[in-house]
Amino acid sequence: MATISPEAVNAPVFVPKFAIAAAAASAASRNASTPPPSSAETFSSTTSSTLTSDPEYSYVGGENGHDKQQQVGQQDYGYHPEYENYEYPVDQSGIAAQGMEPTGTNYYDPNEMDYRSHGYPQHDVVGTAYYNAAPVFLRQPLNYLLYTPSTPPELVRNAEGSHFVPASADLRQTLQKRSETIRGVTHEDLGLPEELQGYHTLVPLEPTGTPDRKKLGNWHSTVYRAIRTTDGIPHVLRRIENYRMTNQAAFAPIEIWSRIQHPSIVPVREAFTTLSFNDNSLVVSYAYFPNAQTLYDAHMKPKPLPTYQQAVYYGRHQQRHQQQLQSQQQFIPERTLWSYIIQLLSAIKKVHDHGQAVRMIDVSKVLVTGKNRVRISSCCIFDVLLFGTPQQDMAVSQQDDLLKLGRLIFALCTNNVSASSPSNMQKSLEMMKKMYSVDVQALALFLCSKITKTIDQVLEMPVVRPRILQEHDEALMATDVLETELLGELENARLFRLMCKFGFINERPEFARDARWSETGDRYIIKLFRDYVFHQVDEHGNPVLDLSHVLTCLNKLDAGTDEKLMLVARDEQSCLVVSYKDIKTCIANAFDDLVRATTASQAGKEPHVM
Ligand SMILES: Nc1ncnc2c1ncn2[C@@H]1O[C@H](COP(=O)(O)OP(=O)(O)OP(=O)(O)O)[C@@H](O)[C@H]1O
Repeated sequence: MATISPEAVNAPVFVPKFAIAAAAASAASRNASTPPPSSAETFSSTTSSTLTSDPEYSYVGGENGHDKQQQVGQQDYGYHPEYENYEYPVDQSGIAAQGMEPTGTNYYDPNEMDYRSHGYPQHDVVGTAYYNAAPVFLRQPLNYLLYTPSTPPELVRNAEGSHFVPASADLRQTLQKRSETIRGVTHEDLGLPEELQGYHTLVPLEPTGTPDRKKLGNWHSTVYRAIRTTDGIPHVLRRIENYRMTNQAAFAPIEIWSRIQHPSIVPVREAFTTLSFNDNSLVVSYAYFPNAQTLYDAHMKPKPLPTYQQAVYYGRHQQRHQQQLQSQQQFIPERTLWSYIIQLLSAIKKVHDHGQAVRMIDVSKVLVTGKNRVRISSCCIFDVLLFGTPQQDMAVSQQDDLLKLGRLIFALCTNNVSASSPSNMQKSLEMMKKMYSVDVQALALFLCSKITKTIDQVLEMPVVRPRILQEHDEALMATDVLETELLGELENARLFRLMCKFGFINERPEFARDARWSETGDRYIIKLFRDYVFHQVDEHGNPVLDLSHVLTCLNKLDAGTDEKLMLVARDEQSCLVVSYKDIKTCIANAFDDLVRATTASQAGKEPHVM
């Protein structure tokens, strides 16, 4: 084996000039666009402990309150005619936003040109117009192309996508957007509490303070996203304003609902009352699904007119594009509709089997959380609000659930929230006939009929049964597809760990005098291998940035193959012929040394070995 001179080791590291310039430029832009630290990171406690005028109650994980006299007003929430005929706000003022340049817009998908990923995931251009002064969200724009490799479709294992899982590239984009949404914060002062019973960084997910806000029963309610302090996980907090709780036993339904786990029900976490909003508020915490949209927002809300960029993009095809948008929003494909129906039926079955009623099956309370996936949100709110009031029989409430599902099907099929009202029924049926099979109609009519029925009878219907099997098959297909996707990610994790080891080992100045880390020691091989993988130059001395070369080398290294390679010193005066197996051993030994040094300095602590 040739020995290598000290000059070779100390030869300067090659750094291409343009790379320095690019790095400097990107650092500058990073500094410019990095948001300042959130004020919410430093909490000031304005919680219950300092506010003693009114008791604050909370329920977490099965605690039952003590008995007190019930003073909750008597309301009947079984059916709300006023809710039924509610005019959903259709704000066309988004037109005014045309031509605005939304930062971080996904320019690669013209249909996605909206503000959805700015921390207000559910509100697009139209939605932001609700705010008097829309909060500004600072974020670093992501270049989605970097995350979505332009691999030819025939080489991608999940190029087409399945019923529940989008194609690989779309799946990655969707997940990126979700994580971007989770990290979005507002730096504007919205007058929200900085800390709320173990949650911080509150961000409203819907317009607040608008005069024509829709009510939840008799109360105004607002939905926030907030981070739970104990685990850093974002949650949804639904706040019921001006709700005075008189008996902590009203939290009993939370315990029951926290045991109901179903893929089509948004899980309930905990509930508490608070004075932090300067009123008596009830807050119920739920799991958060980033970028979830209500069924109304996803399918029924009129789409905003095209933005200036879209108009330019589509040019003379503008009209056709607009027609496409219109038809997209008007008619849900029958397959998707059945998927929603089966998921909701299954959720209802679970709830009824627990002796409860869902009570909230409405286009504004069912969330679309993924491709063809729906979940019922806001469960158990009414159980808490109604606690202590004379209740209607549970069997009647369960009948109501089925009736509400029937109405929801009518609403989705006709794009009209009051499609099932007696005056609209005939027209709705005619519309339905044009677009959907008789099976959909038969089910919707049965659910809306006065015949007494149970969820089991509905699930036994000949129009429903085969669709359950189909749904089951699609769900299994989805797990297969996701397993394949995960396999690819496992590889990434393996290579990432290897890269970390490299980072830990290479160029450690504190070992510069150690013979084993020097150019004559076996560790020198690692440095040369790093150059071989990352610092190759072509015959003209230009850097070679070949990712497949890097991946091939790292995979061979990780496997420790016997294949040999020639490592050349930087001064090209000497070379070494070694196998990947040798290099792997060197890296393992060097890393073990580092681990030992770490554990020696932190005697008693568990080492984190990779
Ligand atoms: N668990 C959740 N995860 C993510 N987003 C949610 C969750 N629950 C609600 N949201 C979002 O919060 C927003 C407000 O929810 P809400 O239930 O109030 O719907 P809404 O359309 O405003 O209905 P309403 O008109 O009755 O207030 C919606 O855009 C919804 O998508």
